[in-house]
Amino acid sequence: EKSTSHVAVLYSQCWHEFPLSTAILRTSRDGSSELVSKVSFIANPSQNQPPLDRLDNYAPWTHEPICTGVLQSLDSKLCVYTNATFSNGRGISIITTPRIADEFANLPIFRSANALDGINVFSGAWYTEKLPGKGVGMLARKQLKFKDRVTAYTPALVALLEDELKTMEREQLYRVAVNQLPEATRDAYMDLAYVYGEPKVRVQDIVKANTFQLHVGGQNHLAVFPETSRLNHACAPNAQYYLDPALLTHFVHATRPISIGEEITISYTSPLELTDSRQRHLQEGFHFTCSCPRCSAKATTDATLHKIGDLQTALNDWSATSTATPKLAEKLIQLYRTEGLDGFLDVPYGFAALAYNAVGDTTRAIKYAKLAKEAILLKDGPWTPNMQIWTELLKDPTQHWSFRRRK
Ligand SMILES: C[S@@+](CC[C@H](N)C(=O)[O-])C[C@H]1O[C@@H](n2cnc3c(N)ncnc32)[C@H](O)[C@@H]1O
Repeated sequence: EKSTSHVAVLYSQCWHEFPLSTAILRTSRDGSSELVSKVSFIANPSQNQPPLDRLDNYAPWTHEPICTGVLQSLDSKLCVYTNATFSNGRGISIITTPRIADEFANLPIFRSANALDGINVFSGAWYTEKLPGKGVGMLARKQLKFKDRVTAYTPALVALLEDELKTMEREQLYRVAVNQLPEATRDAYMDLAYVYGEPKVRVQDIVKANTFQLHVGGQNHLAVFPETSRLNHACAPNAQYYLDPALLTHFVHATRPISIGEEITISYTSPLELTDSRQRHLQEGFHFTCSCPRCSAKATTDATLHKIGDLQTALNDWSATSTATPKLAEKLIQLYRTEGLDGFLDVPYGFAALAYNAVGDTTRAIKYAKLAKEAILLKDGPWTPNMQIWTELLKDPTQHWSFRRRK
């Protein structure tokens, strides 16, 4: 699941508690001057430690880690790990357990200067602009074609997903993390969109509106990528994204041609869900009502989704009475295309590869397996296990389980 709306757990627990007694925070209109540096519930980490050179002491972190007490649900404390010099001074702050922090620290991106080549640099593909009813959006600065890179950025803030801290405690911890970032990155973070509008919880509110999930050290982490955050949602998006957990990088590529000045969009929720369900997720996760063409034409969209579902069920039938044919698979591809689901074609391409191989047409099976791989690369990245089945089929289609299965 790639939905960006998985932070609900943070808020369902304690959003309305507002245990303000645990924290006295100054508030201001823009939120940035609320940042606090000393946090009451966090033990003073300097106690009993000799005043040694910080850089050497905490490498690769440039700040002394600041920690909570032990959280029962994690059987560990949570600490803020900041590297302010990361990626030419972009900086990064990670809130996680000491064990997982070691895993982060061992990633090549913290050890070798060229591991992030081509990342965190402007691609020349986009600019941002305020759009009616959508806040800021990202638009194409030049004509883009299928597979063109739009963005590739590392996060400013990464935070282990937990539901044990009280809202204001978490806010304090997150604020330490954001405050320790270099000024430009901190400003870019604090300038991002938010959902609730309560300044006292602004840092988490920004997470709520802008988060993606990153799986590191066996745990889900929330990650906020300031530039990438300007991509608005569409149910027939023209771009697709994936996260690379080794590079901690969020990649976005065009999935069909995009004209100069056209808005670049991704999908915040599965575009294969029925319209009411998509709307509910967008409302719960991001507090907006989608008015994209697919949402506006609910009846037609849902009818097409039912057709897609029926075709996929038929193509998944490998019994002796199966009615699946390559023609059905071609029809499925066509439906995805006309529905604007160009970034999700890996599924129908995959069905087509199997359907052709099942009737012994290895030429077309190979063609569609290659297309499926290319689509998966844009959607799930190079490390995905989903790639494996097409790699296997491509090795020798005649040895694949699907070969002549329906002849
Ligand atoms: C990740 S941010 C996207 C950038 C944001 N528009 C901004 O101004 O920074 C998510 C927020 O953008 C807005 N948004 C995104 N897609 C939208 C859409 N299709 N229609 C209306 N608002 C949208 C919602 O307020 C949502 O909470």
